[in-house]
Amino acid sequence: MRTEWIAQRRGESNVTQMHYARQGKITEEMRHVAKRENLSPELIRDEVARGRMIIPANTNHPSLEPMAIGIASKCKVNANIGASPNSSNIDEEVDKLKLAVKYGADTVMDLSTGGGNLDEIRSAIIQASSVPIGTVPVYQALESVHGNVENLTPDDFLDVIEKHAKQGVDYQTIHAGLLIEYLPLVKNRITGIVSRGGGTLAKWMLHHHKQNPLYTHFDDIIEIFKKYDVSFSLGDSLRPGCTHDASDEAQLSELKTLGELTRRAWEHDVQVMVEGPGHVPMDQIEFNVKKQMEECSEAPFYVLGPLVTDIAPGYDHITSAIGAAMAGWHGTAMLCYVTPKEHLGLPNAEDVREGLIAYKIAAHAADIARHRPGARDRDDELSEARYNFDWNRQFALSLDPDRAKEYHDETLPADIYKTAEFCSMCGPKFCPMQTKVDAEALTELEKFLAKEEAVSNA
Ligand SMILES: C[C@H]1O[C@@H](n2cnc3c(N)ncnc32)[C@H](O)[C@@H]1O
Ligand SMILES: Cc1ncc(COP(=O)(O)O)c(N)n1
Ligand code: MET
Ligand code: SF4
Ligand SMILES: [Zn+2]
Repeated sequence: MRTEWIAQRRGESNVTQMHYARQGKITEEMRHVAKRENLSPELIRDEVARGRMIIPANTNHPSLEPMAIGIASKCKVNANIGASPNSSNIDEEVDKLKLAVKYGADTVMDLSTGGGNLDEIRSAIIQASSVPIGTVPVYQALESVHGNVENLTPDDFLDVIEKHAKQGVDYQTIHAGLLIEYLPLVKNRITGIVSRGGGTLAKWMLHHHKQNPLYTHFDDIIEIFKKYDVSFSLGDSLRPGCTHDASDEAQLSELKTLGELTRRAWEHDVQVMVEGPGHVPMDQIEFNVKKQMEECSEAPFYVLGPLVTDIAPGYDHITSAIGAAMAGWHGTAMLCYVTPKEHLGLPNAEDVREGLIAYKIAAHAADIARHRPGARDRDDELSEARYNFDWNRQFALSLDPDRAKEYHDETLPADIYKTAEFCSMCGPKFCPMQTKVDAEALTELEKFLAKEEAVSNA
């Protein structure tokens, strides 16, 4: 759909949505987003110009259907996929992508670290995707030297970044906020560094005793991103890996630097969102969201979870969806899903489904709590269908219709039960929703009550 839109921009030195927005232009992408969000194109343009909303849309990703991430638009959900050296391959990953999109992923990150040729996996995912694709270039840099991080030069990192940009990646996690000065701050933590990209750069700095190359070469990255309109997703290398480590000096120091980098990218009209934790107790979530807005001049926040407790491996889609819902309510723009396999292994297709549904729930709950216009329409429609015992309609309106039908079928499989005025929970004689408090019955009752009152007053 974007082929023609992009063709007009060929040869321009800065093709970012922010660049056009700041010139007062409303691009086709902004118009498309305005329709999807039910907002005016002017509002979209103004939010993008201000940096409070991004439209990740690489000019080399023609199959993309543009979407927006920001506080003015609906809360979004990202699904992480990607092969690892011990598990999965290109076909399985393309299947995961399709499943993620089917269950409502707004963006997808390819976090492959092995399991095949990384360029081919990424290319297959981009081609097959209508949603923005994000990557973490440091992973491929590390893979290219077989895990020997010390062999990498700053140019090696830049080469991978440029390759991903050329291939059509819409946003890249750039761990540029992890300064060498911050490394000693992790001393008192239980889980040290849990960011894979951050850990890689930390090893590089500890070996070379030199500043983070993504920080020293940040302006070079800006120049690459301008040419293709790649958005920054500023990585949080010092995000807490457990509730004990949340909101500590290490995390907040890095956040300050992420704010400075945000404004530096904006000077060149390059779009930015900022990544956040991780593992955070419920009472610190609002603080984390507000602090990010303050430090990063309201650039969209993109959090991983956060998990509100650490004791439920196997169920971390739940521990994290609780935090994600709260983060969304307080103004987080995008929620990165966590699957039941978190901390245990590589998620498979079924985990992708479980993780996504948990996060669609969190994001939607946040939209409702934020009183977004029309946010509850689907809930009200489903509730009406439920009250009217229209089971098929109830399934159709649900986030996971297959699951809803499967569960109903488990006890009442015959077709006739799809209009039955009960389910197997209460059974036909105890279903309270059969008690229709309708207008006619109420009028009768009101008449009766009025008469009673008249009698007692007499
Ligand atoms: C930063 C987050 O990224 C997720 N993550 C990292 N690699 C992969 C992958 N190949 N597939 C899915 N999720 C992944 C983990 O959930 C981690 O917590
Ligand atoms: C929300 C989010 N998603 C993905 C990553 C990248 O992972 P890592 O920092 O471990 O390389 C991140 N930092 N934050
Ligand atoms: N579970 C870790 C976190 O909370 C990530 C593990 S894989 C890099 O960020
Ligand atoms: S999820 Fe597994 S590989 Fe990743 S940091 Fe935790 S233990 Fe290491
Ligand atoms: Zn974790």
